[in-house]
Order: sequence, then structure tokens, then C-alpha cells
Amino acid sequence: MSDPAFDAKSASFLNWFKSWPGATFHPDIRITDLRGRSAGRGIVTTADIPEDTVLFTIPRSAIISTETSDLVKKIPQLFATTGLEDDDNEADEDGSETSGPPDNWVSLILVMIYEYLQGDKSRWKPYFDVLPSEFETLMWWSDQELDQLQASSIVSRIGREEADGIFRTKVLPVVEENASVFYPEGTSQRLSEDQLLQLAHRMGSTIMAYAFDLENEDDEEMETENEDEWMEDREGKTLMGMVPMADILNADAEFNAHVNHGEESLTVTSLRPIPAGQEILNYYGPLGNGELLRRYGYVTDRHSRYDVVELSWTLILSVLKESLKLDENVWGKAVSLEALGSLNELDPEEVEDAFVIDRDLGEPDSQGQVHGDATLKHLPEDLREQFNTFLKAIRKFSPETIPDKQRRDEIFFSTLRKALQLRLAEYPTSTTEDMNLLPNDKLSGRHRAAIMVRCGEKMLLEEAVLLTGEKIAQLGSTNEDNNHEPSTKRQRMR
Ligand SMILES: C[S@@+](CC[C@H](N)C(=O)[O-])C[C@H]1O[C@@H](n2cnc3c(N)ncnc32)[C@H](O)[C@@H]1O
Repeated sequence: MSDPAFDAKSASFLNWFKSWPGATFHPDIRITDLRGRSAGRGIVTTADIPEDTVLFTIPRSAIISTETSDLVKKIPQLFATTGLEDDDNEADEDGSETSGPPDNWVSLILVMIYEYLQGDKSRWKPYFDVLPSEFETLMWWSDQELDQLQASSIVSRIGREEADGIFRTKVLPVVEENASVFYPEGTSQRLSEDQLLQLAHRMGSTIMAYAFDLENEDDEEMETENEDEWMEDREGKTLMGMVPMADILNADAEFNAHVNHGEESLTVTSLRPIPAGQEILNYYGPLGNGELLRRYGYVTDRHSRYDVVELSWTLILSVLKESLKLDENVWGKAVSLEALGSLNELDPEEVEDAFVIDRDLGEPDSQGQVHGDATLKHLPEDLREQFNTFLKAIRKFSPETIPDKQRRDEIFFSTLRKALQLRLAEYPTSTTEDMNLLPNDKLSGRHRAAIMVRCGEKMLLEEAVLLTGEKIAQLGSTNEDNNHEPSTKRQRMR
């Protein structure tokens, strides 16, 4: 069913967009209402579109960034760099670092707050009218909603307190100290601290889900070097900007359009023929559903191939300790940092405290399609290296525990298998129980998304358990072969 108010905003946004000198919009595409499947606005084709067609063009002048907003002209000293700043120029974890100009994120948040507060006076008002005021990203979930993610490590990556800290130290004081610039002339009303904090969060979440890293010529060189790889919006330290129309495109792990960053404008082109009535889709990168939910507030079946799980070193070490049953004293000495340091193979400072398990799949092809089987085939190499270094240290103090390479590998795979099973048990429901929950149409969107995330992670863990089982079985058969070897050799010698 059509919604005249929603459609009117889309229409006025489209007219506004087309009025920018240099903007183009293909006659066979249109902005559409996809709220019926919780996807907001999107763009669909109204006729068959051939491959490599320019779908629309966004002049760089229409992008909101520190290069186009008047805020920078009004308080240039705030954005001026001295050349002495740290490379990352990021706030400390608690957001307390306040020296130097604001980083890319904070700069764009300030610019967005400024343009938003200008209301009708902003050149981008019709664009703000189609930007969201509410979000499904994890930052906005209640504790009860987050509980549905169960043992997913994505919960520890939300960073609401860190964002609060940064906004309180780097955003709010700037707005308050420059109130005459931020609030349009003639308005005496000021936002309270809480309202301003809320607005900073709103702009932060908008930028997280909508902004692009704007590539420049240096990046182009980089792109030529990595020709086969899809550039991700979040890589690098390039200028960030809000790109009207490009950000009306929804996205998926299989996609059919690409944003090209030209000198004067950005163009969006079709990567393959797109039949009439299909959605035009962009790409946000090889993100697992947990990360997709954190940054963008949605999940898709196709993104589950990129799911990840974290396995803590503490868990692995506790399983190892339990299985080796070494004397407490020997164990303590063997896993001490001094013992590791003396091996000269691992800087004790560099002991990893968690390892990421993922399927390590290739990039989509040049037409935005993915191929091949998406089951886990490799266990993390960095985990194996760290594990072996620890086993070496143990061997120094208790050689009989690890007499040979065969035993070392058995210990590795069986410890890992047990650790994976324990990690799996940290999630209170099984994959089968989760799968049975999904068809229930009374589930809220957030609950469903949480089930998809936790179920995808558990499936990956199950694949990893299977893989370690196969490795153990292979070792067993090698062992048997080896046991038969002497007689084979004898036969040959005869
Ligand atoms: C760059 S915007 C795309 C335009 C957005 N649909 C709108 O109405 O403004 C990114 C946001 O769109 C939504 N989105 C993008 N791709 C989606 C998909 N495949 N399914 C559902 N929602 C999607 C998410 O809310 C995401 O945060």
C-alpha cells in the first residue's frame, strides 16, 4: 500500500537531487518504499538495464563533508591541522583525548549536527528529510534485546560508553562554545545537554550506516594495485562524506551495482544486466551478520557466509591444562611469560588473547556474485602458531608430555575441539532450537535478527568442531600407517 507522506518525501528528495548541476538519474530506475520488508527506501529498476550502465551521478558538491559544509568556513581554526598530530588522531577509550583537530568521524558528526540545526537554511534539507531518525543498530537495543544475542562477541563491540565519552569531550563542548555558529541566526532556543548527546548519537549512527569514505587519487593508485579486491567503505583514513542517492541503495553480499569515485563526481553503474523490477544493490563488504547488525541494523542470509566467532585464549589454555593434568608447579613455570620469552619465538607482549574463526572466503567476482562452497576449511593459523609455542615451553619442563610431532598435533586438535564445544555451550540454545524459532511470524525484527546472528555463529562453531574431528581422525590413520611401516619396509628390503 502506498504511503503519500513517505512517497512525497522521496519525490521531493529526487527533485532536489536532480537540481544539483552535474547530477543524473536514469529514467528506468525509481526510489521505492521497501518498509514492507523492513528495508526502508531502496532503488529498483523499471525496465531491463544492461551491464555497465550509469544509473546515477552525484556531483561532489552535493556530498556533505568538511569540504562542502559552511561550518568549516565559519570555524576554520577548529579543523586546522598542525601536521604534528598522531596518525590516527583518535580519542582514548574513554574519549578523554581532546588535543588536535577532530578525526574524520567527529568532524563529520559536527558538520551533520550543524547542517541539521540549520533546518530549512541547509542546502541539504530535503536530504535530511529522508535520513533516518530511528535505528535498528545494536547501539539502540535494550539490554533484554541484546540478551537474545546470547554469547556472541559482537555485544562487546557496541561501544556505547566510548561513544558517549567522545561526544561529551569532543562534540558537545564545540557546539556549546560556538552556539552562535551552530544555531541559525534568530533562534534563541538551545538544545539541552541530553538532547545534544542524543543528536550526536543520531548523527553518529547515521554516519555509521550511510557515510562513504571518499576515495581520492592516491587511493586510486592503491585500487590499481589491488585490482581484484572490492574497496570497502570503511578502509583507510580518507575523507568521509554523506553521499545523497548513493546511500538510498540497500546492499547485500551479492550485489549488482558499484559506486565509482571520480574527480568531479561519483557515478553508480550496473555490474551486470539488471532485469526490470529488481532492486539495485550496493556492497558493504564481507561482513558477518553480527557486524552487519552492529553497523547497519540488519542481517541477510547471504551475509552469514562471512560470520565469525571469537575463541578466547583463556578458554583454550584452561582446556589444555585440564587435559594434560600436569603438576601445578610445572604448568605454572611452562606457561609463564618468562618461559615463552626464553624460547625467542613469541614476544610475551604479543600473546593474543582471542582468535577469530571465519571461513576466509574469496571476494565476490567483478559482477558482484559469490561462488563456491562456503564451509569452513581452515583453522586459524595464528592460533596454531601460538599454541605450538606454548607446547614447546611445556616440553622444556616436561618432555615426556609431548614426545613427538604426532602427539603435539593430537594435543592441538583435541584441545581445540573441546574448547570449541565449550564455546558452543556458552550459547543457551542449539542451532536446531534456533531454526525452529525463526518461522514464528510473531518474532520482532530485532529478536529475529539476534537469532540469525547467534545461529550463524553456532553453525560456524559446529563446522569447526567437525573439522577438528576430521583432523583427529586423519592423525589416527597416519598413526596406524606408521605402525605398519616397519613391516612394509622390511618387505621392501627383502
Ligand atoms: C545506506 S542506507 C540504505 C537506504 C535505506 N534503506 C533508507 O531507507 O534510507 C543503509 C540502511 O539501509 C538498510 N538496509 C540496507 N540494505 C538492506 C537490506 N539488504 N535489507 C534490509 N535493510 C537494508 C539498513 O537499515 C541500513 O542501515
